[in-house]
Amino acid sequence: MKLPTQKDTLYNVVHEAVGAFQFDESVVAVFPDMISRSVPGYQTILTGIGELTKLHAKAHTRLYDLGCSLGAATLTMRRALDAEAGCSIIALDNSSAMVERAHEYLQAFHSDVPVELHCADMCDFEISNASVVVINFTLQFINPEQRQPLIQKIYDGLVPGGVLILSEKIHFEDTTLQASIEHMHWQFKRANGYSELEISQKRSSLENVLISDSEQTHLQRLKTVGFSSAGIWFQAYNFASFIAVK
Ligand SMILES: Nc1ncnc2c1ncn2[C@@H]1O[C@H](C[S@+](CC[C@H]([NH3+])C(=O)[O-])CC(=O)[O-])[C@@H](O)[C@H]1O
Ligand SMILES: O=C(O)C(=O)Cc1ccccc1
Repeated sequence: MKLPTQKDTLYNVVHEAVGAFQFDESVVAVFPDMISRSVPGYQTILTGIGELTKLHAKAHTRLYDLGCSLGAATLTMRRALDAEAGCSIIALDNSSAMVERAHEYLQAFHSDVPVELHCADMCDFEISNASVVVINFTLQFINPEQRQPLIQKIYDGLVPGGVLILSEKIHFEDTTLQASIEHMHWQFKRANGYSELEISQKRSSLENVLISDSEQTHLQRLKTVGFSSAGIWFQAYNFASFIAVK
């Protein structure tokens, strides 16, 4: 089965007033191209999620992919799991357009590991008996006030020794360092073929939609909810992936 993927040209024409970024049908159609050309380290993080799954998944537990989009992290986790271990994966996203397309992606490859796919808000979803929880670039879209209760709920739903893998766009609290790292990200986008117009319009559309935290805020929050160990296992410019162990 050939899955259609298109080049991201959404911000290539001048928009009189750039609207707030939404995960609608137009984004779904270009999503694999958009995320791989916009997020440095995205593929390496997916590979790492597979390795960390092999290391931390426990028999007869659940693995969660919260904010799964088209299910890229679910696919890597599913490949990493031994079907005999009695694990299941629960993937969810609150964009119905994403979930519809994710169904097609997941069905395109065979596996004996059960996967449940839900259209749901991760803030309202029950998490229990979890050994691995992945939030790959989605906490940044959650209302900042809901972030700590959500991370607390995940901690409570993990089995002892279970892990949270949390990837995020982060910012430096120091404005000089922030300007340098932002420059590196924009250079990455230019090198991947995005024009100044595309970079600037996408930036406007993400304002007040993607609200990043600093590394310190993430680590403090993980510590506050109870994780015994937490740190960054991968970083490319202002995109980092944390691992936290219960
Ligand atoms: N409250 C919410 N509940 C559930 N989903 C949500 C919520 N808010 C936003 N989303 C969903 O979070 C996803 C974020 S993309 C994740 C990439 C994926 N993880 C990947 O590994 O390819 C990252 C990005 O585009 O930068 C979108 O599909 C939203 O619909
Ligand atoms: O494109 C950006 O500037 C980003 O920060 C990453 C991103 C990737 C895909 C959707 C929204 C944000």
